[in-house]
Parts: sequence; structure tokens; C-alpha cells
Amino acid sequence: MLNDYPQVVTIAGSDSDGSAGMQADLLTFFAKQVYGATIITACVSGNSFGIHAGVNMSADFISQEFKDLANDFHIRAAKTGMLADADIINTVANNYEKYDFGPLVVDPVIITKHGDMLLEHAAYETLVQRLIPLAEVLTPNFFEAVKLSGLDPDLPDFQAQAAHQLQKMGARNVMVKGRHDQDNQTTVTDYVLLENGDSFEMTEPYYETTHKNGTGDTLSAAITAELGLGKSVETTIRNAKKYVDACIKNGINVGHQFGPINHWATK
Ligand SMILES: Nc1ncnc2c1ncn2[C@@H]1O[C@H](COP(=O)(O)OP(=O)(O)O)[C@@H](O)[C@H]1O
Ligand SMILES: Cc1ncc(COP(=O)(O)OP(=O)(O)O)c(N)n1
Repeated sequence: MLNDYPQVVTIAGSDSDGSAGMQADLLTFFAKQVYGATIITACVSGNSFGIHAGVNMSADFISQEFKDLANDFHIRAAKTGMLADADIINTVANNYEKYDFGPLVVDPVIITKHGDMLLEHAAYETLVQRLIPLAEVLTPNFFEAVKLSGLDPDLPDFQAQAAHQLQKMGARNVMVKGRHDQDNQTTVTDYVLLENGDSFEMTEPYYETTHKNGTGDTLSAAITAELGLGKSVETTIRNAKKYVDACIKNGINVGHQFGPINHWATK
């Protein structure tokens, strides 16, 4: 007998240290009990000290990956991660529009929390024009929300205003993740604006740890997995936040500087 698991796909970069990128996505898909396929856009080489080299896949190769999956699989939800440049964004948008891969979670990956650039500056406009309108759920971190919305991060209600701005730019549901770079911080608050105009905040403790690579990928992959399982957008976002919180809280001892989170964690 063959068991049935929903099939989902991550359209993202490979990160050699396994802490982020499609490796974090696949670990999350496995933990969430969905089958994960991959459309690889780029490969970066690095370790817990940072990223040291990278190569991008060609547009033809990425299109072939889409075609091969579409010809054989029933993909029920998809997410994007590192897309590297405008050419790759256009290729991904064109192919996503061509095939039925279910709802799209767009994690607008621009820079890692350690300062490594994963998207060319010249590609921001393409991200806005081509990908944000395709997003069922858009999950910018605080920095990405500043870049994409153009709003002043010091506004007292910056996250809410940015979420509304990004929704006007075409994303159906927007989660603007909270800052976690401030002195004496005790909590992190993410802000969510749903398609119907409802909004809510999610606050969890702030964990002071060197092991938090891949948090954004894990969150967006968990949302994708549960969309693939047929859950509502609000439920997937709430559950994803709980999952990533557990993954950060119960760390694992891997790497000598900035390590991964723990995808085995459940609470
Ligand atoms: N140190 C931390 N303590 C608690 N929660 C965190 C911490 N770092 C990130 N998070 C949470 O992890 C999720 C991913 O956010 P973030 O790390 O900002 O994304 P990205 O990896 O895209 O920069 C969010 O829900 C955020 O609130
Ligand atoms: C290939 C690749 N490498 C690194 C990242 C960054 O992961 P993310 O979860 O977005 O951010 P950090 O929390 O690790 O800074 C990526 N998306 N893709």
C-alpha cells in the first residue's frame, strides 16, 4: 500500500550548512508531514560563520524543474525563498503562472540576519512587480518590510502600516515579522493582516541565542506545508509561529558560531 501525503514545493536556494534555504524548508515539510519537492534557484556555500560563495541556476534549468514537477506531481502549495536576481524572479513568476502549484507563500528573502545579500539590489522592483501580486501569503521580516513598503521604520505602528501597504501592492495576506535586534528585548511581535481586513498580533518570548539561522525559511515553509494540508491561512500562520518558536527555544548544538534551529522540536 502507498501512503498519501500532500505534495508541496520550495522554490529556493540551497545552503550548504543545512541551517537555512531549502534545507530548512525540507526539514520543516518533513516535520509537518507533507512531501517536499524542490525547485533550486541558486546554491550558496557557507557554514555557521557565514556565506562564502554562490552560483545561480540558469533560467532554462529552473523552467525545466517546473516542467518536470508539473508533468508528474500534484503540487498543492508552493513557497519562494532566495531568488538571487531579476532574471530568476521573472522565470519563477512566469512558470508559476503557467502551472497549477496551489497557493504561493512569498518569503521576500533579501539579506540574512548576518548581513549576507541574497538578492541583488537591482531586483527589488521586479520582486514588487512580479512576485508580490502572486502571493497568497507574504512574510517579510522587519528589514524587508522597510525596503518593500518604503515606510519609516520608526512609525509607532510601522508593522501595521507596512502590512496595509504591501497588501495594496497585491499580496492577499501579509505577515510583517517583528524586530529582534534591540537592547533588553524580552518579546518579539509579528503582525498579520488577512485578506478580509482582519488583523492580529502574535507575541512570543525573545530568545537570546546564537542558533537562529533559518527562522524565516522555517516559518514560511510551515505555512506552505499547512496550506498544502488544506488549512486556513489564519490557522497556518498561527501554527507556523508556534512551530518556529519551539524550534528556536529548544536549540541544537551544530556549528561554531551562528547555528541552525531545531526542526525536531514540537513544543
Ligand atoms: N531571537 C528570537 N526569539 C524569538 N523569536 C524569534 C527570534 N528570531 C526570530 N524570531 C521569530 O522567527 C520568525 C522568523 O522571523 P525572522 O527571523 O525575522 O525572519 P527572517 O529569517 O526572514 O529574517 C518570526 O516569527 C520571528 O518573530
Ligand atoms: C540559500 C539561503 N540561505 C540563507 C537563507 C536565509 O534564511 P532566512 O530564514 O530567510 O534568514 P535567516 O534567519 O537565516 O537570516 C535563505 N533564505 N536561503
